[in-house]
Amino acid sequence: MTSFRLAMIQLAVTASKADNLKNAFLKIKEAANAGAQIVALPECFNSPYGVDYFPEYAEPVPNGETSRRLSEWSRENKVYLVGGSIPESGENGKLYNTCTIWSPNGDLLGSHRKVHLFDIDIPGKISFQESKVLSSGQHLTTFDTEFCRIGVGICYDLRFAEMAQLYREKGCQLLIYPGAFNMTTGPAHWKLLQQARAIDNQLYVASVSPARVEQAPYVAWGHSLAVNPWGKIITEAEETETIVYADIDLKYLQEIREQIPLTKQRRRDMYEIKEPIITAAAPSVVI
Ligand SMILES: NC(=O)CC(=O)C(=O)O
Repeated sequence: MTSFRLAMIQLAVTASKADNLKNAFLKIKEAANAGAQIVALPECFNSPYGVDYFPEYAEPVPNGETSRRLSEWSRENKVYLVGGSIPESGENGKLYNTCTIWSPNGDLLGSHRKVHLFDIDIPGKISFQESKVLSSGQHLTTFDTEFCRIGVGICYDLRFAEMAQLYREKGCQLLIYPGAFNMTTGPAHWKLLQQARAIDNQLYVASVSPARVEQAPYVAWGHSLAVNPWGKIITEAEETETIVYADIDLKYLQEIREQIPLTKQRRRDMYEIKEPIITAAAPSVVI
């Protein structure tokens, strides 16, 4: 099968876990009825996004309530479900920001703990320190479908080109990032980063944000979108709650890779810094 439909659910997340789960359930059904074979939820879809909330909302994976529901919903709707992310209570009291991935039979295919924690400080704009309460994941995550291999990252992971490049080398044709950029970094970088990852690696990239809720403690940018291997945006949400769909065409991806054969042309022998670096001398001036 060379094409399939991906749904990105831009959920309006509230402080009520029960309401968030109910809303996600309804939206997943709607997406499946619209023909989606893979459905993805946003980062932190069952809890507000913030270090003060993670301990209270955290659940074990895969034995917590949210994991059980995600398993049921993927089975009932016969879809692959990329379960956004939730705060996970892990071993030794550690907390993680974790995405679980479910098969159309309801089986757990993988679980990705955010590898790069969101620790930034932009004076007067935004300061956020996930590492105050979260631990970072220690592995990258891919899963296989009958369509293609898919790589998963969470939000800040999108900024690290090396991770996407490894996924490409592992054979991924689509990368999915549940993510919640904000009102400072969203307008500046959200779209560009996805286009960069897509063009560098000649694959599809999709990122799923929560909807923007102005009164939330962390205001998400929204604008869930998908980019094709040419770097073109093929679908993009506004900021409000919605579902956007992307038809992923693997034949087109193959054409791009043949037309511009980057993998064959890569000069791995040139990408290591070997001392000393020879700097060309400035031309001497003859008076
Ligand atoms: N929230 C994140 O993890 C990342 C983000 O907002 C950004 O990189 O900007």
